[in-house]
Amino acid sequence: MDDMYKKNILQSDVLRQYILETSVYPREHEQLKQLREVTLEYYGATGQSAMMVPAEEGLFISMLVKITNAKKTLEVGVFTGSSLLSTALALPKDGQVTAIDMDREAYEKVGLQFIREAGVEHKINFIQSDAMSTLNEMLNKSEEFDFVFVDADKPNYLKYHEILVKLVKVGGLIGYDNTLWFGSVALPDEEVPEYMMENRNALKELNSYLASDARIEIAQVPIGDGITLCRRVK
Ligand SMILES: C[S@@+](CC[C@H](N)C(=O)[O-])C[C@H]1O[C@@H](n2cnc3c(N)ncnc32)[C@H](O)[C@@H]1O
Repeated sequence: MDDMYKKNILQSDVLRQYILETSVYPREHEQLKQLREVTLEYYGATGQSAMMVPAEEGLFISMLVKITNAKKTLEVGVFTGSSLLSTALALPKDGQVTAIDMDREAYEKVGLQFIREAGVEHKINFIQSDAMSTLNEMLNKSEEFDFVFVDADKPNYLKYHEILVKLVKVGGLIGYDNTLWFGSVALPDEEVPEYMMENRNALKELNSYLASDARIEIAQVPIGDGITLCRRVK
């Protein structure tokens, strides 16, 4: 894999390995582990497997869902379903996660079997569509969510935010994934490879905007590739 796409902003690979082996792998749900391994088998060669949230972030998402007592959650960007299964496992029996992805193939080919084995398929409402149109429909229907996780097309995050900040309830959380874009947000332009520039610039713009948005409180959490938590306050 291209070194620039390592989802580890810790400066030491040894330290990350320590975290994984000590605190993450022993606590990772069996089906999540399998989903991650099969995703690597199917999508490792093309580098697409790097799209799934890393194991430590999966546990973090589960923890967020539980400590916020979330019952109704939304996910934008599913791929094979790593973050989705982390969410579904953490939801209460009568909880529901609505998941949006324009492509269902990776989810059906890899994720669904493990989601079924884990016994949480009934908690998932998968909508295959372009995110913007579905989010706008949800806004028209005045839907409300306790927790939202966004991990899709980075150049649209800012537009999604304008909708999501209205869809999440006051006191609810939105998590934007990859807000450090492999560390490139902090690099001078001339050190950022051209192929990373569009997403990196979009995320820099998002980060500045979120820091100035009075409707939310924020916490930039440097786990995985960075997740920015936004708690709606008004
Ligand atoms: C980074 S992957 C999601 C990874 C996933 N969260 C996981 O843990 O494995 C991004 C996903 O967003 C989807 N996506 C990209 N643009 C989209 C759009 N405009 N509308 C809906 N889905 C989109 C892609 O099809 C892809 O599956």
